[in-house]
Amino acid sequence: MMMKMKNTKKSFRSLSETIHSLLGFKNETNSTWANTVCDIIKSLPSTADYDNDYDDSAHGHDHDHDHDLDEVIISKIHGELATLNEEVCRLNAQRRQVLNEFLQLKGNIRVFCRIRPTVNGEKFSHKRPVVPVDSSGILVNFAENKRKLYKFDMVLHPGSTQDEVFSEIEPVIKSALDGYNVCILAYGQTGTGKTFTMEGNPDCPGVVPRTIEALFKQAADSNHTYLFSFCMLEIYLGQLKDLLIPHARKTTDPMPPCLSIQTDPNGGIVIDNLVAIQVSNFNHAISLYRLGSQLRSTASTNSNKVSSRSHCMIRVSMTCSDATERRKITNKIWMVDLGGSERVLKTKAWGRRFEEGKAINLSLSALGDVINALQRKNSHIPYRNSKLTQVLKDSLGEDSKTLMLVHVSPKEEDLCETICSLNFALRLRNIHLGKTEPNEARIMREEAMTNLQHEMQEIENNRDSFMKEIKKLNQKLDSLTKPSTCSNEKLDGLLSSSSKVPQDADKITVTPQSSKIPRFMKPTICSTRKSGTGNQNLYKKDIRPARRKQLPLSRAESVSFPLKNMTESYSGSSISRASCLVGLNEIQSGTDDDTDFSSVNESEANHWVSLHESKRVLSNPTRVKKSKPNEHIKLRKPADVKFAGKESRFENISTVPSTTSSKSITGVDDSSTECDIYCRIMPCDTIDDTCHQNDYDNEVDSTVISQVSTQEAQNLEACELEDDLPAKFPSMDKIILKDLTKNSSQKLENEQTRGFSDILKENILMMYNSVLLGLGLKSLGFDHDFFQALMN
Ligand SMILES: Nc1ncnc2c1ncn2[C@@H]1O[C@H](COP(=O)(O)OP(=O)(O)OP(=O)(O)O)[C@@H](O)[C@H]1O
Repeated sequence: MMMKMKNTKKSFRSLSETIHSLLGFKNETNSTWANTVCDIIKSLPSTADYDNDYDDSAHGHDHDHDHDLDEVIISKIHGELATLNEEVCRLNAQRRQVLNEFLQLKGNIRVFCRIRPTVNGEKFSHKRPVVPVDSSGILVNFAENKRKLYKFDMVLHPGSTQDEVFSEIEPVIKSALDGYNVCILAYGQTGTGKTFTMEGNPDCPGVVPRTIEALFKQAADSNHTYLFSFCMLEIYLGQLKDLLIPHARKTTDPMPPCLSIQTDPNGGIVIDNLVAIQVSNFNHAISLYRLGSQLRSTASTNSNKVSSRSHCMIRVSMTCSDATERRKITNKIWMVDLGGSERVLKTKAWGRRFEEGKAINLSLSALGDVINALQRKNSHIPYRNSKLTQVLKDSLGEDSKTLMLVHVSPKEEDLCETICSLNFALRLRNIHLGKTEPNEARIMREEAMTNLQHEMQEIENNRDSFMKEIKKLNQKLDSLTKPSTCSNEKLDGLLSSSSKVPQDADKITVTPQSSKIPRFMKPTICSTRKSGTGNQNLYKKDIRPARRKQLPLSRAESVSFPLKNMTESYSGSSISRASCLVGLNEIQSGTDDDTDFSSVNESEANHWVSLHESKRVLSNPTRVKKSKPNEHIKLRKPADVKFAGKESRFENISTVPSTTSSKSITGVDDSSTECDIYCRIMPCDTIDDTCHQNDYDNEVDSTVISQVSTQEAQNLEACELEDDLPAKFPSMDKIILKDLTKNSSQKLENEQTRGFSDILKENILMMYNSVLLGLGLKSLGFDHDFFQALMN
């Protein structure tokens, strides 16, 4: 029986291994072959049955057999996974092709029209100026018996929901994940609902939050790894402004770096100095979006209480290096809430409002020219006519998808602007699938589109079932490998329990492995006190807390140098005031990496913005990590970092192994950087006022410590403090008080035997010594660490 089992096991193993090895040739073969191999693997005896048979017969005989059997099963699962993954990749490529065909039929530049509903008790005349006739037509009543039909890719009637709007946008988001650049623009007269469409409100989220959510969801559902980064800017009066950096409010505030548009060698657009923060989940991205939205330039106008006075541009970039079928490794999706087109005469704007309106109108006109030239396939596209078109240059062209959502007002008094907007939209659309398209051709196109949609659905269903199978197999694989992990954990637990962890381990920020470094590199008592990295166990009783002001619990995360001339792309690890905002919630909530940022309310955010502004802290505050006592940390020379001409003082700069970087709040897993630099940053203002004083204080501390660290320390341990002394000398150190206690008790003994002059002399001498001690002159003898280090 045992022999039979062994033979079965052997053949089972060899069969599985042979098939697995054959999978190596799969690249040269077609999918039918892969399916056949997959089927053979599936038809192998069930591992569960085999387990049972084997358990019954061999239980208690040979433990090695268990191990061998596991290996066989694992190898079989690996084989299946490889085949399934190949299949998913093939289906992804197929889906991408079909989607692209579908979008090309629909049009790479599509124009939708959304009619705003009546809001806030607006009154209308009986006759409606704009009436949607069907899903793609809109009828405009100019006057009695004078009307015109406008045709678009889609007309969203006043009752349309945000869901309906987004369902039309979703295919384009899939395209973005396939590697195409995408641009979604909201255009229209002021007050027609552009911001409502793009941003929405908590009850009806708009295109931006839905798109971000869909991107993360679809990326998670795919079998690839995506890296997302988020940035937000506005074009105000023709200038680019980073919305993730608070604007300078006072003249003393540092000016944010100037943003400039550059073209990379591949023709891609790069915005120098733009803060791009890598985001690991929806909440993270949405918290940045909210913060950026608060910094938008808005004002109250005749037409809209909260009118956007700029073009607000949100960009999500995605990088996926493990999907060969993608169009580009890194691509982006722009979501633009354009400033409202307005007739300056009607809005009666003057001064700044007038300038803003003029700048908006000029850039909108330039955008219209560019899209029109693209549609006509002109040889010259006038991108350079405005900053808006320069920024969008690589997202509006041939190889990208553009969606323009034109908004119109339902009010009769706005008819003039409505006609202007509709004509603008028509100009963009006409050339592409203009009025001239014959009916038959349109019907054929629509049929082809429906077929492609069905095909895509089928492919997606197949892919989903493969993905489910992959998930199941991965779970199975986990369960097979888990026992060994558990035993490792147990072992780790045993090992760690054997090395005694100090009780106050959580107070130790950094524990250098001093035994492994040369003596001259060892920190002196003074320096360890300053950096707070000293062995606090040793001096815990004797050292009072540093008199330094309570520093903000902030650590600059993933600081990359130099700060100047940093480029926007992949600057997830850049330090900026904006990045302060990223982590601020963490401090507040004290939660872990995937903090729910949605919980940040406006006042909190404002508070933090103002807090950081007032302190000029250029850091990315995160929840301060409690270092493990055995964490290996190299000490680095403290560095000063300059930002916009102001110095920030970094102290306690240390490096931690790069593994920790993957858990950073920004979701940055920058494998190219060796390690993250964790710094505690002194606010500039605080440095000016208090820093030198604090340094002096610490000098005094350390001299006292170095004095008492030898024999006196023992004496002091034994010496009892007088109860009232701390009360009498609250500003004095415990150690000095101990010293005084000791001296005063001796004095009491001797006072009766000595004369007045002796006591006076002794007191003067003591005061003199105290001054020397206070100035730090007395204790720096040759046995001081500093000289020892020099001599070594
Ligand atoms: N589809 C809609 N459903 C409900 N309310 C809407 C809709 N569209 C717009 N509104 C409301 O109309 C008002 C003006 O909208 P919004 O501020 O979005 O206009 P806008 O085009 O962005 O204006 P501006 O160009 O001046 O910034 C807001 O109060 C908004 O809530």
